[in-house]
Amino acid sequence: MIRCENLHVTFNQGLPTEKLALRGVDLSIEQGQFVTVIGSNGAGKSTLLNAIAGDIPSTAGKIFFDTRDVTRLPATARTKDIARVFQDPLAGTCGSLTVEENMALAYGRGSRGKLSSALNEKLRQLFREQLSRLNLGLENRLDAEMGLLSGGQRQSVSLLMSALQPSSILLLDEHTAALDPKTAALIMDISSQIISEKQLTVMMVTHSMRQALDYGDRTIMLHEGKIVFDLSGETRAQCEVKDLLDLFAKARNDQSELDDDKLLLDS
Ligand SMILES: Nc1ncnc2c1ncn2[C@@H]1O[C@H](COP(=O)(O)OP(=O)(O)OP(=O)(O)O)[C@@H](O)[C@H]1O
Repeated sequence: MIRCENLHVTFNQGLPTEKLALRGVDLSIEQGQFVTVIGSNGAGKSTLLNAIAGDIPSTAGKIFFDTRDVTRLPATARTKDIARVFQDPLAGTCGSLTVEENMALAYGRGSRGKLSSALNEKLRQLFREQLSRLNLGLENRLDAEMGLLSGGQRQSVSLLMSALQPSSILLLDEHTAALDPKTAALIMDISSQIISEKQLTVMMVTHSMRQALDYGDRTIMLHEGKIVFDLSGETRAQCEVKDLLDLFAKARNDQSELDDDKLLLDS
C-alpha cells in the first residue's frame, strides 16, 4: 500500500523561482491497485512519482509504504520496494553494458566487476525466457550492447528489468510516450501481464486519456499540485474520454485553455 498524507513539494523555496509543485496531496493506494495519473503539463505528476520514489524530498507531509513511514528515507533505501520505468528509454538502462549485464544488475547481482561471475547459465536462461515474451528476437542478443538497441527495444528491456526486481510497487512515468504506436501497444500489453502476474501496486502517468481509462482500476487527475478528481468503480467504468475532458475542464474552471492542452491527445 502507498499512502501520501498532506504531501507538499516546493522547489527553490524562498527564491523568486519558488514553485509549489505539490500542494497537499492525500492519496491512499491499496496493495494491488493500478492507478492511472493524468493532468496537464506541470500539474505535478512526475513530482508525485519522484517524491514517492524518494528522488525528491517532500517539503511537508508524509509517505507510507504499508505502515512504514518512508518520508525521510533516501531513494536508495526504497529501491527494494519500487521499480520504475521512465519515458526516456535511455533513463532506466546503461548503454555501455550488454543486455544480460543490465538484466543481471536489475536482478540484484551487484557491481559490474562481479557481473561476469554472477551471470551463470541458469540466469541467462531466465533472461532468455523473459526476453522471448517480447517477440523482438532479443533472447538471441544477450551479449549485444544496450546502446545499440532501438528506443523501443530498450524500453522493452527496461520493463522486463523492472519485473526482475523483488519490488511490490511499479511507477510508470509516460513509459510509452516516446514509442511508435505498435511498440507502445506491445509495451502496454507486457506491462499489464507483469502487473497482474506480480500483483503489483501501480501508478502510471499518461497523457493519453484513452490509456488512462483502458488500463488500471482507478484514475486520478492532478492540477496545480492537487488531486482534483479521483475516479474508480462504476463511475469510472461508465466514463468516456469526453467525460474525463469535461471533468477536467470543470476542475480547472477554464474550458478555453483545453484546446491547447496536450491532454487532448487521445492516442
Ligand atoms: N527540479 C525542479 N526545479 C524547479 N522546478 C521544478 C523541478 N521539477 C519540476 N519543477 C516544476 O514543478 C512543476 C511540476 O512539474 P512536474 O514535472 O511534476 O509536472 P508534470 O505534471 O509531470 O508535467 P509534464 O506532463 O509536463 O511532464 C512544474 O511547474 C515544473 O516546472
